[in-house]
Amino acid sequence: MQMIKQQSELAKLIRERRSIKKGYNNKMVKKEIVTQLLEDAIWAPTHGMRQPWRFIFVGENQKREFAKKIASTYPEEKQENRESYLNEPNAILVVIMEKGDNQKKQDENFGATACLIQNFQLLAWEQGLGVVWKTNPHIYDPNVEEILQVQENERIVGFLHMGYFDEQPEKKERIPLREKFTTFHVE
Ligand SMILES: Cc1cc2nc3c(=O)[nH]c(=O)nc-3n(C[C@H](O)[C@H](O)[C@H](O)COP(=O)(O)O)c2cc1C
Repeated sequence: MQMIKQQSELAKLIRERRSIKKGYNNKMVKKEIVTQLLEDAIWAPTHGMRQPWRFIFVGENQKREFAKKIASTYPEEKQENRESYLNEPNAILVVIMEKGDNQKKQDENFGATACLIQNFQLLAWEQGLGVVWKTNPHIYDPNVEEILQVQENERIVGFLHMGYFDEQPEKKERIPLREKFTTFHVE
């Protein structure tokens, strides 16, 4: 049987990447770094070469205004909390996808965009940039779609909160593969 001899750099990167949800430091997440990472991330698989994604970058200088606008779509008693939450990361990347006009295309487009996001997360981790894929209720809110000029045939797949960090979170163990893996047997 052919076995993988040693853990590759890629396998190590996949295992060691963590979602960075808090503890961002003040180092600026530059647009140029994000676009450089995306130049590689867009080599994700994409059915029909549809490449259904597009991005809106919210940098340190736009963040406060952005947070205020998105928070304003929440009921008044939640707005302050949501505004400060959206100000925690140093930058945010809004990932938008084309929906596709049937279920198959919708699934493929979401799948391709998810592959792209994982590429991005891994590449960012390699550079010491923390990312977390956020799917808070606001990404489904028509008012947020309007603010961000998301078109009828598009949806927001996530807000990627980004920032540099000093401490890594603990890893969360995965369910052992043997509990998830079977071999098909013909009776
Ligand atoms: C589709 C998707 C949506 C997610 N949404 C959120 C979210 O809204 N809030 C959050 O804190 N983490 C979110 N995460 C990150 C997960 O919580 C995280 O990946 C998980 O806890 C495992 O941690 P790790 O990424 O550090 O291995 C999301 C991850 C995925 C794949």
